[in-house]
Amino acid sequence: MSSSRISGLCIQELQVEYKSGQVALGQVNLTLPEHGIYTIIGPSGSGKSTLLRAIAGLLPNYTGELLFNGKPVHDKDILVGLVPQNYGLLPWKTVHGNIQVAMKITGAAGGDKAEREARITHWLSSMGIADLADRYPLSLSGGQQQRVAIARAFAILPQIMLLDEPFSALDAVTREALQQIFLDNWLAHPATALFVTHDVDEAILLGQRIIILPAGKADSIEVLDNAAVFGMKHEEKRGSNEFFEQTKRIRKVMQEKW
Ligand SMILES: Nc1ncnc2c1ncn2[C@@H]1O[C@H](COP(=O)(O)OP(=O)(O)OP(=O)(O)O)[C@@H](O)[C@H]1O
Repeated sequence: MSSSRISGLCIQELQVEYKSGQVALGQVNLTLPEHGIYTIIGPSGSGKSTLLRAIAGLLPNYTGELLFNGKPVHDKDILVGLVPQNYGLLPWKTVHGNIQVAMKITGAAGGDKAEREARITHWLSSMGIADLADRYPLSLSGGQQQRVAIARAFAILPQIMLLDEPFSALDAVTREALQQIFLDNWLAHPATALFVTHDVDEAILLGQRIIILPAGKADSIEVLDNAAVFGMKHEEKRGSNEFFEQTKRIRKVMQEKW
């Protein structure tokens, strides 16, 4: 089948070399069906953030093709929600204002002010931060800013969602609570989500497939099917035999390729 007819996100022969001559991504070929969560792990410097930046349209130079349902990913009809590592919130705007700006820029909710306000209220509530609407980002904790960044990404109702280690700064209990909240929200709006994490457990708890980037740019990428764990109740995943087996598989790949 020609790549232009494959549904979902199709990454073909993607290669990124920064101006410094630094090869950030060897050659990436991935076909990711629409409405899935794909977790990405890899050693530091393996190109995880670079992959998200290329899809988000933040890299001027790359070679290869990025298609979503047959159209170039950077087509103006395709909305991409990004949760960057530093949350990317505008410090001079309130929480409400940050989400409002993102919706205006992307044209989400059209020009309908009532619809926009309803959506902002909905996504702030769903992330458990309705009471923070009038606060400024710098007055919030790291965990609260992460929730705002995720609410903002959902509020534009993107087809593609890119999350770069969104829970990295959190303690274990808050992290687990946010993983559950993220999954619930994703079920309400199942975008095609790429979720970078350093945490092997998190990759298994959240991903339908787990993409493992190698340390060497010439080595191949491993993609593990994780449907068995993904289909379980969230609270039952960690204690399951499938979770344990998946951990072993990932450790093996890490020993071979990291
Ligand atoms: N703006 C840049 N200019 C030059 N080289 C860069 C730039 N950004 C990243 N790199 C290099 O590209 C490679 C991949 O970086 P990237 O940030 O994508 O890795 P990563 O897997 O996300 O790492 P980490 O887990 O540490 O966040 C690294 O060798 C990095 O030094």
